[in-house]
Amino acid sequence: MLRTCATRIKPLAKIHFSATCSIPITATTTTTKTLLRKKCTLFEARIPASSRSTFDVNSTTNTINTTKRTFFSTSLKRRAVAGVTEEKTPPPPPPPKSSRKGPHPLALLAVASVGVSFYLVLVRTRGGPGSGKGTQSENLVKDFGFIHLSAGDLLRIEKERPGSKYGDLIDRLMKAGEIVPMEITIALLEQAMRESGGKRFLIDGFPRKMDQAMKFEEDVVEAHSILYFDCPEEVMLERLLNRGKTSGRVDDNIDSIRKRFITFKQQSYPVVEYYQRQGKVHSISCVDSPELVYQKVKKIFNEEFNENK
Ligand SMILES: Nc1ncnc2c1ncn2[C@@H]1O[C@H](COP(=O)(O)OP(=O)(O)OP(=O)(O)O)[C@@H](O)[C@H]1O
Ligand SMILES: O=c1ccn([C@@H]2O[C@H](COP(=O)(O)O)[C@@H](O)[C@H]2O)c(=O)[nH]1
Repeated sequence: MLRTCATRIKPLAKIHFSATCSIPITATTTTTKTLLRKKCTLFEARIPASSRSTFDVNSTTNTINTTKRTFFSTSLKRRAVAGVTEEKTPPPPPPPKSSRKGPHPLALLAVASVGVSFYLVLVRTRGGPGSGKGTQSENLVKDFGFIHLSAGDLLRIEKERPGSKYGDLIDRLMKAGEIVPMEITIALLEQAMRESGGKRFLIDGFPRKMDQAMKFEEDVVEAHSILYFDCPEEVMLERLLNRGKTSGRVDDNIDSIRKRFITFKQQSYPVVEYYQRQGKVHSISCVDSPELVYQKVKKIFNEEFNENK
């Protein structure tokens, strides 16, 4: 049975239910693997021009400055300026939210954009490395019109970007199976979300750590749902070694994979537990074929995103 929960962000201002619009898809990075133009029913809200993030990931003096952003939720107005190297201790997880009967509020929080109307629905996928997050995300993009953003892909592009001051750091941390400082990843995600002009995002492989989860929820948007792909390590290992024959990824080798598994257990799984306490996680076993796994995923999405219920 699906569990649902109330979000703490209240959609405010000029919301038009069941407004039909097409997602304007402008693939600004190659990470948005399969961006398809699709019709979908969404909520709309007018975002003031002032709600623009000042962070520019291409800048050589990156600082995440969230002070100029305007949010709809008063609970999200207390924002600090965070330096890119600053690692704050995440606050303790909030108490579990009570289960809610009835439909999800599909509208969450709008992220930065100038003079553009949009509202955002966010779904995130979690699962161990090689569990099949990317594979299933592509299916969901096709059938549900989500914009797929992979945190790992964004980091790989940033790593290769000429002039990136984070390239070496990202490369080293990826090989070590460790997690890149959240400010870098969140800035990349936020930029990709803004540039896509989209409204519904499937964020793949994120958040990897509690601090990322808290910061992203506070500064960008609260997750609507989490898909957790549950897969035994030996299955993931086999898939990743197989993928490594052709992927060219610096971390698809036995040493990096082992380290990634350790990082996942120690740092990423607590994030899954955090969202489980909020009733937002759909856990899916991924040992079956991609087609069978997708049948399960699709069923969940049909129920979760049936906007008429
Ligand atoms: N259900 C499945 N059965 C068999 N192979 C699969 C299945 N799902 C994905 N694969 C294969 O396993 C490999 C890893 O899948 P995928 O890249 O989707 O995983 P991922 O969770 O996104 O990995 P990562 O977190 O490392 O990016 C790929 O080569 C993919 O083709
Ligand atoms: O939020 C994130 C996501 C990823 N990383 C780093 O990238 C690699 C690969 O990620 P995939 O999702 O498997 O493509 C991961 O092992 C981390 O090193 C990150 O730091 N933060």
